[in-house]
Amino acid sequence: MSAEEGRVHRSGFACFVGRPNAGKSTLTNALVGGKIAITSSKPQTTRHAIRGLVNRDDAQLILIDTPGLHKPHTLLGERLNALVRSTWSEVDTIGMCLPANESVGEGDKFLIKELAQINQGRRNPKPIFAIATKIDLVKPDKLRDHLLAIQQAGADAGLQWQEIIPVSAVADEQVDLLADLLIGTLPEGPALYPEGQLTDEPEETLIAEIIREAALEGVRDELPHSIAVVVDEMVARPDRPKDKPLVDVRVNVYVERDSQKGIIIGKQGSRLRQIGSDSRAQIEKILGTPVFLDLHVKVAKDWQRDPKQLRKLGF
Ligand SMILES: Nc1nc2c(ncn2[C@@H]2O[C@H](COP(=O)(O)OP(=O)(O)OP(=O)(O)O)[C@@H](O)[C@H]2O)c(=O)[nH]1
Repeated sequence: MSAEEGRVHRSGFACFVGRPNAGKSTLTNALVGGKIAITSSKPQTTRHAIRGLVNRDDAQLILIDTPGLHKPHTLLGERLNALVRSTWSEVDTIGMCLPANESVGEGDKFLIKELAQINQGRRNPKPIFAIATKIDLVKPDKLRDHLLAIQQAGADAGLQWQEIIPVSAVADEQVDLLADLLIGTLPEGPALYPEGQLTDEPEETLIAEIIREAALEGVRDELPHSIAVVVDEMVARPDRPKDKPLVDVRVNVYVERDSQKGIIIGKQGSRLRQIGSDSRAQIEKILGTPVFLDLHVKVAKDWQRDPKQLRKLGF
């Protein structure tokens, strides 16, 4: 047997947690090399949005979103919602991001306590890494204090960190090492996604796909192939302050019949609003700015059978 054949392949899910601005998105992007995974086809194993895939010869690491943790009022609320808990229970490994240029605060400690509970009474504890992010921003002695504080906060909460690892996504320090460590905790198994799902597609295609997916949520049986989504235009709103940009994204959602229009729009527009709010966060991640999403539902009669329409809709 060759060395190649004898090598183990690992695959599995990871999520990053941490307070807002802890550097989770930047780290995700650094790990996946700036490429975006199409989120439309979710494997049955997870109900959560895929943020990125790390594809290597020996492994596939799937980074998923942790809904709810972005909002401090959720994080610091009486209890984390069920969705966050179920995310944690589904992933194979967790990384908590603690920015090196800020001290370990009450919010972090609260989160560490919550994380500690995951492993209480578990025979095989889930690996939970502490990731000291943004280390390019601090001097070595400050970093040392930060790492000690992380260690202490873990000990206080009864959480045994798998490792404490300092990284900088911006300076590309130890990002590969982090990938190795995360991957080392994954179970053996084949890639769960075809590599082709990592994409360099134009942003418009990704955005259209995200909205199409959100529009199909819950009505897939009624409207299996009848929805086409076209991004009409994306323009930066003029006269915005430099530090508060806003991009207007105008999108047409095409259905084949009037009756389908009603399904998409929902009672008093409720479904359409839901589609907007479900997809906006992902679109903002792709574009890197806040967006105003302007969704219009239109009927393109029997578009699937009309070559002219199909061309217009990008098929
Ligand atoms: N210098 C430096 N800045 C970083 C690094 N990682 C992230 N940042 C900056 O820190 C800020 C927050 O980073 P994000 O990756 O958006 O943080 P996040 O945890 O995803 O934030 P939320 O989406 O609010 O939860 C951004 O301005 C980043 O540019 C790093 O390694 N070094």
